[in-house]
Amino acid sequence: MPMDAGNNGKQRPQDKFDLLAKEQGYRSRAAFKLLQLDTLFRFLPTARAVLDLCAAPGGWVQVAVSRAAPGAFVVGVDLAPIRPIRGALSLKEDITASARCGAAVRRLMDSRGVASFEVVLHDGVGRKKKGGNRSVCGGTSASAAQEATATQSALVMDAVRLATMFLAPNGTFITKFFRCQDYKAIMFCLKQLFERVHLSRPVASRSTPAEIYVICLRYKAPANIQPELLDLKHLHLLSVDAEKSKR
Ligand SMILES: C[S@@+](CC[C@H](N)C(=O)[O-])C[C@H]1O[C@@H](n2cnc3c(N)ncnc32)[C@H](O)[C@@H]1O
Repeated sequence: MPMDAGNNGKQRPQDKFDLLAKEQGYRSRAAFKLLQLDTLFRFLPTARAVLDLCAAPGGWVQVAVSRAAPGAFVVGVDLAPIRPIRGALSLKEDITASARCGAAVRRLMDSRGVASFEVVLHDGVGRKKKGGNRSVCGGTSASAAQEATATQSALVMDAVRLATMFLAPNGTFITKFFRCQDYKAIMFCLKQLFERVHLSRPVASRSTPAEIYVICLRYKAPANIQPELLDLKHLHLLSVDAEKSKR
């Protein structure tokens, strides 16, 4: 069976989506996840501007260019350089440095006269720290798994922070997520910011790790967002309080 390098650099067997991606010219099998999500929720066809956070090698950017409104402004951001894709722009930035990354995105928007994005996508996988345990994709021990999910949750919150900076009212935010101890806290945050929040697991998702996608529809665009709402520590407390008050 042919093998591919996974996110943690380990060889993993190729499956039908790897082969389909090669056949159809997509840079990653992940492209099929976005195609499936968009087929279910139809957020791309009306989008005039799409921001893809953690976009390399660019499979989701390719899908965004092909499915969004003709001539849409599509921007991919990643720590790694993204080879040019016709119809899209890219930025080499770290989304955890939200002020710097946000300023770079804003400069690009200003240069094209774009005020906001109708869709913000996030398919990031937290990278392991130097000398640390393995990433979320390869963690085996309990402490490795805990460290990996903490990194992943923090990355999701960085993506949410950037989404709140740029999303248009009624916009859509999609993020990858791994079920973990932060699940309720992050869902609490998303439910405050969006009218509808759905979970989906595209068939192109691998079974390990147990990834899931959160589809957040109709951004409420609040005029002020309390910093606590974007802070995981506070979110844990807020979500516990909200559950207590429901009882
Ligand atoms: C699963 S890949 C994304 C695949 C992409 N959706 C596609 O279709 O090709 C995850 C990406 O997250 C990126 N990433 C992880 N941490 C990041 C960070 N702090 N800032 C920007 N990109 C990051 C990695 O470099 C990697 O390219």
